[in-house]
Amino acid sequence: MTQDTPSSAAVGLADLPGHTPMMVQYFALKKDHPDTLLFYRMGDFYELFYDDAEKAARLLDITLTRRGQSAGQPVVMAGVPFHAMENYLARLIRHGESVAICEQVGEVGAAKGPVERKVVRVVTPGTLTDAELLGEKSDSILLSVHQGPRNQCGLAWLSVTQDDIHLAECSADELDSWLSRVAPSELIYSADVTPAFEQRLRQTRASAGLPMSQRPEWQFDPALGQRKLLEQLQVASLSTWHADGLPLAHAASAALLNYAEHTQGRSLPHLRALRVQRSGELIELPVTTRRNLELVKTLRGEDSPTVYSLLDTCMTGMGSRLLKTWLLEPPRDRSLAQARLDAIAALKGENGAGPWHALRQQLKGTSDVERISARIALRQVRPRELVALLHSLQKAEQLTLGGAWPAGTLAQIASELVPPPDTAVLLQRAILPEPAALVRDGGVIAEGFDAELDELRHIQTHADSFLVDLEVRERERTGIANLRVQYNKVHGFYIEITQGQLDKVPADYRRRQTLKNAERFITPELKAFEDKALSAQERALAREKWLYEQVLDALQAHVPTLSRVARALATLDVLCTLTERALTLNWTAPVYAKEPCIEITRGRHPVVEARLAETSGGSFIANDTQLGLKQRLQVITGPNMGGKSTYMRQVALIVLLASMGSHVPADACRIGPIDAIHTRIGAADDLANAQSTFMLEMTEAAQILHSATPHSLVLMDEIGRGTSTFDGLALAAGIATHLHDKTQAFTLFATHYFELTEFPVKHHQAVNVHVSATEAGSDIVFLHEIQPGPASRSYGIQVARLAGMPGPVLSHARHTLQTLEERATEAQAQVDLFAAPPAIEKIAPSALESRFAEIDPDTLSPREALDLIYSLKKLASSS
Ligand SMILES: Nc1ncnc2c1ncn2[C@@H]1O[C@H](COP(=O)(O)OP(=O)(O)OP(=O)(O)O)[C@@H](O)[C@H]1O
Repeated sequence: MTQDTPSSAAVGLADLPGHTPMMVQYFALKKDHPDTLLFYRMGDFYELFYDDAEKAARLLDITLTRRGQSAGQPVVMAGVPFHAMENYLARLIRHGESVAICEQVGEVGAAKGPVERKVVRVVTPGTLTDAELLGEKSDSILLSVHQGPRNQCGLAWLSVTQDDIHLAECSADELDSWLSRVAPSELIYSADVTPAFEQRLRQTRASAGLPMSQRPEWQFDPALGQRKLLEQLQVASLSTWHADGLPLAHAASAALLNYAEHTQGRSLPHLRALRVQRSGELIELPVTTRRNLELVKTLRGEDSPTVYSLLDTCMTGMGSRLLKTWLLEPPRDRSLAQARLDAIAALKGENGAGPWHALRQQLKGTSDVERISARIALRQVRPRELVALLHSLQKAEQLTLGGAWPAGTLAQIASELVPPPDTAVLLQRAILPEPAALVRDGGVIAEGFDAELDELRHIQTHADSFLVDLEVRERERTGIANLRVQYNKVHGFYIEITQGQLDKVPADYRRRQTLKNAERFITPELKAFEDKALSAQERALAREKWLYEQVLDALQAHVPTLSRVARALATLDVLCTLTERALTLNWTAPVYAKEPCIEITRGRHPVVEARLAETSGGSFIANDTQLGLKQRLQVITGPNMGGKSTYMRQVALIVLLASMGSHVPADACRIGPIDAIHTRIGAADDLANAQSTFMLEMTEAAQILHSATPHSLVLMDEIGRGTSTFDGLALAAGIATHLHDKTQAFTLFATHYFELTEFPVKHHQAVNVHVSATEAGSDIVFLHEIQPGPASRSYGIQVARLAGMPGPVLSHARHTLQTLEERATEAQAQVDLFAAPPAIEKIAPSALESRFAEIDPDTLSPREALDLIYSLKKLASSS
């Protein structure tokens, strides 16, 4: 949804005189939803009109028609059948569109003019609740951004299917990193942000393709936001969550809640918790890092193989979503990660014999309690979801019986796994074990729950025996052996008599319909029965709807407890999954150290290792890593294909997995405090943002140099290769020096510039390592082992040979290489790549600058100040 979408109302059609009453009603509804496609319910169809119809026809490939006239113009329309709406909605949402669903709410024919209609819900990419529209493993997140003074911003976000609102404040410079972390599905901002701010929002890399829309500026009000939060959470102060004193985030929440309520057409009573996120709490994982480490998407944009796809063997969708959050939001504070590790140890038990496996079996088939609870609160829940909830609550109860839980995370989970009292009993009593899909079809409420409904159903079920009985009696009375009592939807009940028997028809028979070979009749008795049966059916349906609402009312009070059960189930699922992964993949528990260090014994890259195992491509060669106060930077050299990138990524992944509280693919691992993982790997043009490969490389490197600290891990892969050799080498040397001397981050610096192997000579916290390879004849064999010291040579030509380069090209290259190497040796009048640059030349101050320096403004009288301005002006014009 974008602001610039032309809307039906906007093109002035609405203002034309002489619209039909129905189109007048349509335009009145459309006026409140100018930037949203309006699905206008007409019988069994949702119709779209004018521009909406044209857009929908284009996006959905449905037929555009022109029917009748309104205001002297043909009515352009396109429609979708109501029973297939979900499918069309999903496609529109995927295109970033929003849809307002307008239903018939009045009685047909109750008043003159069109039946009353109302927009009951607006479906937008960031506020999805339907299981059909949401992926099982991902959330739809709505983010509101408020531009504050002094380059500061307020952020507030939520998922309508979860129970918490998140708040944060940051500087505008940090927006990119926040956007990539929150990963919203839709973003709203105030109509009065500055053009520069709007441009910044639209150009951050994390916002590519993100639907964004403006909301009225009055909605971004801090006082309003605070009031709305207090009302929403039903508390007197936000201090419980340390969320007072965040006016910018409050302003963002005001618009956030307003918009979320607007889309659902009701308040969101299940939002009961607040979480304030502060920049320093999480380990920073910039967009580039997520991409380069292939955390949730491969470099090609696929879902697997990634770190997440390897980790996610969760039994529930809730677990999968939570696992993703753990992976992408590792905390800096180690206590949470340690608590998770302790829980994993308890679940694992001696030699893997702990309760993890049994628990996973029990968790299997658990429904999405988190989403069902939210849909109960929003009164959108379907009957079958309630049955699924019932089964899950019964499972949850059994889980707690599983035995003595040790103190800590598992004990906490056990205490939260207690379903709300009587909910299961209510659901069991109220809902049929296999209810109809929708309440409007009936067949949802269980037998014995409500006496009146049972009575109405009784009338219907006994209709059959009554009809058989009537048929027998009437045959006897009339002597017509082939007399039949029947029913159809149009004419209701009737007695059918064939042509030849019509003379036997009694006087109390009234004709209903004449057919070619028969006549259909009704009798007073049959008519009385018909009234009773048909009204019983209608009344039963109405009664079921009413009872269903009563059940939802009763469930409302239990929504917070249900959300807590959902969280506990999800946490247990993730912990059991991490245990399973640790055992299956042979991972080890990391140890957290106080001092800065990254010490890994026999580390592996989890995804490459799994792929090698799958493809029988040989075994993965484990490697050690030692980084600490004395050794902060590794210059990594070695042949292409040698394993440099794999090694660097594996170190980053082990650090990340350890930080989230998972076991790691290594024999042993000690990790000190970490605040960020930065990566500069690979070369891909960012054509969307008009950046060349080299520009992108430098931009990313500059960002790293600005933001990395001594507690950051930095991966630099072949920096400088995007330009000429000298430029590239000079820049690489400059960057390495800065990282070593100034930033002092833990750095893995892979390079093909042999000159950089000189770096550790003058930089004592740097070391050379190389990936090993040997030659077998004219072939190269990669050993993939990280060894101390620089690589002896580069093997580029051998790798090209492996790649199938034609022989003449190879021999040409060999010859050229020899010449180049000879020349290079002759020109050894060495440039010191790492020498400090000469001090920037000091330029003598100008006369004007000297005069300025002499002025002490506090001692000047107004008269002297005026004289001074004149003399300065004179001096400026003479110089
Ligand atoms: N430790 C290892 N054990 C087994 N195989 C490995 C190992 N490291 C890398 N490989 C294999 O070698 C391939 C190339 O590795 P990688 O991309 O890391 O090389 P590189 O040195 O970075 O190459 P280039 O300099 O061309 O980017 C990997 O796809 C993987 O299959």
